[in-house]
Amino acid sequence: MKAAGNILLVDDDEFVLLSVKLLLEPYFTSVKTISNPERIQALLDREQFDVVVLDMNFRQGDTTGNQGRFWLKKIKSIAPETQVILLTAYGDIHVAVESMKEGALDFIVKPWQNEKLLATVKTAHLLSQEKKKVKQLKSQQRSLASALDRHEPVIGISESILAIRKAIEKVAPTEADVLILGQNGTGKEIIAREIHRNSARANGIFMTVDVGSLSESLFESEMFGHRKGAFTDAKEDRAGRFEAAAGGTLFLDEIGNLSLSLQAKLLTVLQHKKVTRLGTHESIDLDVRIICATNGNLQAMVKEGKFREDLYYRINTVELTLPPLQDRAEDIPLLAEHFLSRFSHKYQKPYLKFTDDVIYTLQKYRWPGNIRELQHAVERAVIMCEGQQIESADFGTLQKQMSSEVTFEDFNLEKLEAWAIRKAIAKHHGNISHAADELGLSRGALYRRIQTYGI
Ligand SMILES: Nc1ncnc2c1ncn2[C@@H]1O[C@H](COP(=O)(O)OP(=O)(O)OP(=O)(O)O)[C@@H](O)[C@H]1O
Repeated sequence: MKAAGNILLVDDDEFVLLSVKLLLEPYFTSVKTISNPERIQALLDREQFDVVVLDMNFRQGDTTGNQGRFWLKKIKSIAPETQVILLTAYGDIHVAVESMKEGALDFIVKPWQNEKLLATVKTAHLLSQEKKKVKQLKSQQRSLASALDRHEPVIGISESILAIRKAIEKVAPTEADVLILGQNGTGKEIIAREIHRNSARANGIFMTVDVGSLSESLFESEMFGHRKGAFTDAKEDRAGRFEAAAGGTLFLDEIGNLSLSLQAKLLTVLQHKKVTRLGTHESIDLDVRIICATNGNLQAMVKEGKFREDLYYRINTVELTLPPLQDRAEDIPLLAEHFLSRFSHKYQKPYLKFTDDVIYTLQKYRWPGNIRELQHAVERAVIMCEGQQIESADFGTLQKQMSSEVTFEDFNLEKLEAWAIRKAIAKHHGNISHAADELGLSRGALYRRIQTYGI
């Protein structure tokens, strides 16, 4: 069967053209010939060739090979993926060898042996197909990366967010590894994405791995990849995350949950900038930017011997800390409006607005789940709300907590007591005896207070 391939033969000798054409035609779907190299440009502009077999000397008596080199450069500049094989006279071999440095794949000495010429063209054709496939995969990867990249703006006007934005501007264009610290839901991932988007790797993939949730046994195969048969379940060769994110950014979330032995493995990879798939000995160069995040206190963990100091210093070239939402209450109105606009659109209630007191109530609440909790609260309110406006009551049970929430400026003793009772009951999962013990009260005294405060 003929291979789908477009081959071009360029030689001023019609006899050469005819014999090579007859040799190749049974194997390739298209073999074209031209005797005048001046037509190369027009042809390459019109169609793609997998392989060009190019004579080195066109003018009678010219044996310098310079013409061949000239046309080789031309072809490579118009169509870099096209493979060029040079047809050369015996005396030009040194010129042909030089030409390979300029991009020719191989050369064939005239008079040629048919099998050798055929084998060389077949190899060149395969190579060209592979290059085309790689090019196609790369462009697929680029479009996948942009399709997967949910561009969410970083909302906020608080000083801390402005400072983070400034830091992103400085750090994004560099290759520096970044460590992002902050409680759950403070926006660590959104900040990591923003760094990626503003970096030279923006066209590459942004890949998140929750390393904290990977078991010891899974970590290596997931991160480093494996060869078929490396372990029982390895049914086929597989690239690890480090390889899959090549050209892009790898976001390692929950790095503080990594066991000490996995920390050591990660450190080795980061230090040597190489990974080796399980079951192989070949190491692959790392081409990813690493951004790590954790809600833990890594410095304290280092002191306690729970996190390797060398790894800590390896990943924190630049350290960004996201404050809890309650410390940037001035961002709450903007964030709430942002989520309202998103969810009112999603649930087809575009007319929805907050009543004035809602924002005030939202700003008073403590938001232990930070921005993620605020986002869910607004989504729930949009779903539950029946009128044209979202009121505090639409926040359901949350509203009760919001209005009784203690802020740092709030030293009202009754509120503090009610708050402590709620906390103690929650801590002991509703067990009143244990909560009473913790509070230093009798069960009866606790029940009376529960009634008084309507808990
Ligand atoms: N500044 C911000 N502007 C707009 N949306 C934000 C902002 N920060 C966070 N969010 C949104 O809040 C949610 C939680 O953010 P994100 O997942 O980045 O937090 P995280 O700190 O990585 O959380 P976790 O530690 O639980 O993984 C996301 O839906 C994100 O889009």
